Amino acid sequence: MRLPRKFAVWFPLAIVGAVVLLALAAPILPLPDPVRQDIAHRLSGSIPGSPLGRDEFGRDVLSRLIWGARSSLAVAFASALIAGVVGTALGLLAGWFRGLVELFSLRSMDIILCFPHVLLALLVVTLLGPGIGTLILVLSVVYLPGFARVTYAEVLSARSHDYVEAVRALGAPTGRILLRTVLPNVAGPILVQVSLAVASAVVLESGLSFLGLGVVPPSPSWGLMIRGARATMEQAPLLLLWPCLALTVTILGMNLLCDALRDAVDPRTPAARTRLRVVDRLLPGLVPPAPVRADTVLEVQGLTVEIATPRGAIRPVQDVSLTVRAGETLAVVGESGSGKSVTATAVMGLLPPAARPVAGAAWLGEQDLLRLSEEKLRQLRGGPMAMVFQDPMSSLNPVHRVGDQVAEAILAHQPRLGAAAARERVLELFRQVGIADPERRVRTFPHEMSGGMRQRVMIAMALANKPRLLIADEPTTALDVTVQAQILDLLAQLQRDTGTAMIFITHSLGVVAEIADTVAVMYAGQVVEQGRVAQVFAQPLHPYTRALLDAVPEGDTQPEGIPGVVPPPYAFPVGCRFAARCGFRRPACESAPVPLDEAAGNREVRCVRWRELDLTPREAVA
Ligand SMILES: Nc1ncnc2c1ncn2[C@@H]1O[C@H](COP(=O)(O)OP(=O)(O)OP(=O)(O)O)[C@@H](O)[C@H]1O
Repeated sequence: MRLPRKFAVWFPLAIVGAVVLLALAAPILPLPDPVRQDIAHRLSGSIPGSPLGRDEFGRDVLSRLIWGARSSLAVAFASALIAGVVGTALGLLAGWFRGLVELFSLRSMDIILCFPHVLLALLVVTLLGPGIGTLILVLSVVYLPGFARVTYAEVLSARSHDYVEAVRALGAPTGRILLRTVLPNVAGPILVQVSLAVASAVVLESGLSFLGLGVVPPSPSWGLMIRGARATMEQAPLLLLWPCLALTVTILGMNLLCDALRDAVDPRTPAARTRLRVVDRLLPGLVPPAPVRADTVLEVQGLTVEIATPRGAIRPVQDVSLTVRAGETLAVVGESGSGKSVTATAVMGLLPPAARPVAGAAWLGEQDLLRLSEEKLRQLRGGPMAMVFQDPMSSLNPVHRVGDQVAEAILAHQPRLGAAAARERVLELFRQVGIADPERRVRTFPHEMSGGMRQRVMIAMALANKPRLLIADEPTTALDVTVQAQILDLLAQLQRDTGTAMIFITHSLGVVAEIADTVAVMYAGQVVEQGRVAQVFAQPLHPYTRALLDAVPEGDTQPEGIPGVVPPPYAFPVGCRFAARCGFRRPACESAPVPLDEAAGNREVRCVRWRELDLTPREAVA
């Protein structure tokens, strides 16, 4: 269950806070003695001075409920805390050091897991006698393996990530790596475990007290209250209701609180999962119309993406419009942070949970991708539209053979094809993408292949179901220069053969010249110029395009860098976003948002001064 963001922490915190405060304040509240018996008022309903009535010994129910919270909550929080700290430490050490530490800590946890909880409680109670201390000890031991195992599994996965390797390469001491790098990244599942442990400790305390193994009567606890109420259930059913209600509210509050804390410690998961604004969904008239040209494969119109961040909502992509036609390649180019990947993932319906498209449309034929259900998008992804990512190593599953992965991609969209036909198609695809000896290669694992080969496998996978649209997000960045050239040639040739429309995301205008028909130059979340590649290169209309062209290395000449950096989305200026770095800026550039103007030759440019500037590069003039 997800509460609206602003209530996500406060609502459960208020519930848990109120229960804890009431329990702490029990000694100063004007409550009757919770253990004083008054047989004359046995099982009475609500009477003056006892709004919730009296129990089977005439003791005040409200007073016992509030005093009982002290023992129930003390047991739950103390046992979850002890188990959490010790179990997390064991899991961290076992996952990090492996070897003997792993053997001793995890095997001892396995022994505890083999022991039935009630039997363990009986054993300890027999040795130490019943009481709150004994209960905390038993429950801490019971919850220890859960924390140790969850942390261990998370650490194993975290330690293989590049960010952990990076701090190791910096020479950081192990303790610091564990506490500052690994622990924050595994905190989410541990917090979920805390909520489960507290909730189940409250229930187990009730159960063990109910069996006479926990809190000693006449001291009140919610478990003892349930035990007493059960015997008189038929005469006074409400006596059962109050402790059960207290248990339910506390557990619900605790679960919601831990979920909210988990979201808070992980900045990637703020809960902004809704897709378009309600107004956009209810009033489709506001949606831009579908494209009219028959050869248009994808038309993105006025796409704006919003991301919920701890600093507030940002719009890293604003009013972006792109068109790509059958058999053509549109290059989307711009410096890091200009919004290229966010645009591509919005089109594919693969935005991170915190991001959502808030305006615009993305037409793939007759279908607006921004308004499709997740199931419809799933049917399109890997079918009519496919994507090739930057790093083939992290995109391929390391434990499956590459041939099986490509076959899986085929069968996901053509389940009736059958395994043998899928295998034949894999071999055909491997040949098509230039993988030599495909019969042997299909049986290899990703780590046994070179980067270039892995990227060929990714391309084969993307082409598996003959997509109409292929989005390649910097597919050559992770490869060396010669392999880059081979992959570019391969993509260009495949596109000629299949007629697929392609969006090619890149930093490099050199790559654009080689592969694209049209180009969209993005800067700080906006398209600043677009048109046919030959025209844009010969006569750029935006100073940013010109600066990018000047930054392309040529021969022995040292390219001119662009001074300054792309502004972050939370600091986009009101006017021209490039103004701060532009040698042609005037006060008018910075005063108001700059519209995208149409220029001759089906071109578009977002610059106040484009009509008066001549940005033609010298070599083009020559
Ligand atoms: N999940 C996120 N939370 C917050 N900000 C994000 C998130 N994803 C992207 N951004 C921000 O959106 C902006 C655009 O990011 P994007 O990845 O689209 O840039 P890019 O042009 O593809 O860069 P690169 O070429 O380095 O991949 C950046 O400023 C980035 O910091």
